[in-house]
Amino acid sequence: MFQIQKYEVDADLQNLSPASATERLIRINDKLELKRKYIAKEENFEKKPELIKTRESNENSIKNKKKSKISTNKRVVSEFDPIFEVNEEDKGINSVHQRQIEPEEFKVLHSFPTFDKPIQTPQEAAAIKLLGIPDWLANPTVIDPETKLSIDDPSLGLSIRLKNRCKTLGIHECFAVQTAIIPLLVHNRSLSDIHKHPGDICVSAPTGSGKTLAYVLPIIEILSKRVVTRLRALVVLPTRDLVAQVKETFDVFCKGTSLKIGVMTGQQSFIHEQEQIVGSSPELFMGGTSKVDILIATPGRLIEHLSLSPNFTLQHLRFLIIDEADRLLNQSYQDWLNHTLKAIWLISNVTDKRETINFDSIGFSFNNDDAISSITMETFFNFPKMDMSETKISAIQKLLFSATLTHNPAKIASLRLVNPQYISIQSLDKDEAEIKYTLPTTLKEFMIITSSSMKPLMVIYLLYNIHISSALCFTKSVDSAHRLAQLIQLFEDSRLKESIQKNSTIDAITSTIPMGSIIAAEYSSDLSKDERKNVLNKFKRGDIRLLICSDLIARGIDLDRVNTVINYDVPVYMKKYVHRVGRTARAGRNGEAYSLVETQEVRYFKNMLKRAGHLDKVKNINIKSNVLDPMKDTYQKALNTFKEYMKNSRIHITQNVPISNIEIYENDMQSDNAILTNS
Ligand SMILES: Nc1ncnc2c1ncn2[C@@H]1O[C@H](COP(=O)(O)OP(=O)(O)OP(=O)(O)O)[C@@H](O)[C@H]1O
Repeated sequence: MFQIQKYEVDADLQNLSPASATERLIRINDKLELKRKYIAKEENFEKKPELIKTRESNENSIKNKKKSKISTNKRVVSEFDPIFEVNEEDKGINSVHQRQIEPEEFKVLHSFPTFDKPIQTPQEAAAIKLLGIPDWLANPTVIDPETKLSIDDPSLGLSIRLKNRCKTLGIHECFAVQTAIIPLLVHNRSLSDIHKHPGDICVSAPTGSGKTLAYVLPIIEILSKRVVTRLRALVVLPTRDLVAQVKETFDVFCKGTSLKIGVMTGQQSFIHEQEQIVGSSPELFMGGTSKVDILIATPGRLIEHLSLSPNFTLQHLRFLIIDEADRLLNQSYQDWLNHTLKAIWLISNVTDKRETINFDSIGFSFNNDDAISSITMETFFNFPKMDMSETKISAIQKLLFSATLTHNPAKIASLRLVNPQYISIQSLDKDEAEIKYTLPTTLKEFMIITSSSMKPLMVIYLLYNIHISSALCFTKSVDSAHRLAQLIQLFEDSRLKESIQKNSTIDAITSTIPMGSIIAAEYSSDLSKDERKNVLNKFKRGDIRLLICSDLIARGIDLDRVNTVINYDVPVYMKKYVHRVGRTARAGRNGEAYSLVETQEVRYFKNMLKRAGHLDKVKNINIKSNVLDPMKDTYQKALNTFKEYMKNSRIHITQNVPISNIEIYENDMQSDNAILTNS
């Protein structure tokens, strides 16, 4: 045991107020702590105790030198480690006093240890993996994807009207995610019960498993009992296309009710949207106004209306649905989540804003409620505490949906969920790694290892040879989608010409496709809204077989015709892979996905699949060069025409496009050209 030297208090410290003195002492202590660390470090590595001695400490240390049995190391540290405590009863400067401390309390820096590579048991690995993930998220309620329930099953709690509507629209059974979510929402909610929070729900279910109806049906069921139109359900989605798709679903299932649905996407003018959602009254209403019961919005536009539309309010909201949740949480979209939660929080905490009246003389304070408020009764008449006086939690139920729900604790925390539960639709017999991403069981996946120059011909081969009637082909960029669409269409034109000349060598291989049809079209953000709609309609009708797109429609879009997905450029992230291939094999239908993996990408791609426990699901297929031979002449002609086209448009390009982009065009033309030499 040894004693810390008392700190000499300087004169003006004595004149300070207790608060300032305390503050100052804390600062001094902090400085000394820093010094102590520095000294300990010096001592440890260089053994230079003298360097750090002040006059006072030096004297003291000399005095104590003989008495103390402690090592030099510890002594040096101790001299600079005065720990002050402030006496709560007497907050004056006198309260600073000495404290006895054990030498063991001192921490000195040790030299860096050498580590053996740790060998982790599977349990340890699992525990580390779960680090920071809340319990409810680590332990989901797991529902088997094969679970189904008749739409008439009373446990769902759907009304006869809604059941009939479902049957009219061809829905006779509920899919797994619907059997889990519909009863949970319908039975737990009543419109009149505004104070009981039913608990938030996070749902992870594979692509195409019917997540949209899992929230659309119960919301319609609950809200159709409302008397007055108020904004009670808000659905947030990342893109306009998805908003339009979900609006369409609400529209068809709401038929026969008086529920009104609105959208906010920025596709219409701000004033027009305001008029549609809140009306155009210049008067401000306490309760806001709403012309819709259900609002479907993109995050950016929602925030604009929250801050700029006078009568737009979330105070009557009962459901906040965040669809494609991980995408919405990944991108800030003008910090939409914070703004929205703030808007909700303000409503739920109005009770906190009551004025507080203090009666210091009698030692009471209470809120300025009416005379018989619970707080008054508790304070003055010793009534037991009533739940009325407690701060109310907002009764808004948050519902999160995704095929690839995030487990990032920080992102989950940002949602401020209340009593959340996590429902996951996944096969029960899979191990931990595998359940990371559940893909539709009806999906068959393949990879074709090839060179970059062979990829266009591979797509043509797949298109003509495996009877693709309706495929989505994903490229890494809009430019790439544009070029590929042109090249494939030029191939089709050449094939047509050759066929007319009657000496075609490729007829046998391409005979499955009628002559002169539009084979491929581009679908990208370069097209106008009308052009995109037009292309999509043609694709839906079957007039276009191959839709070549960037990731614009990789998520959420439900095109029931898609029987094949081609990853022309493989995705770098597993989530992206899951969403892309999930455009096929939807709602229990069969589907195939082909990934064209360039030789240098194989290792990364396989590792990505392996980490997700998915490698054995993707079969490697080998397309021999001689299979492609009959197509090569026609392809070469298409390629020549394409190069001509590029040359002609070069003047246009050089006027409008930065040099770097032209280089990319040229490089790609070279690699397209290399196909013949390679093969
Ligand atoms: N019970 C059902 N019976 C028949 N078809 C259904 C049923 N539920 C949903 N569907 C259909 O399944 C398709 C996919 O549904 P939905 O778009 O909701 O999937 P999702 O899970 O949201 O997929 P993604 O994660 O890709 O967005 C839709 O065409 C939908 O009409």
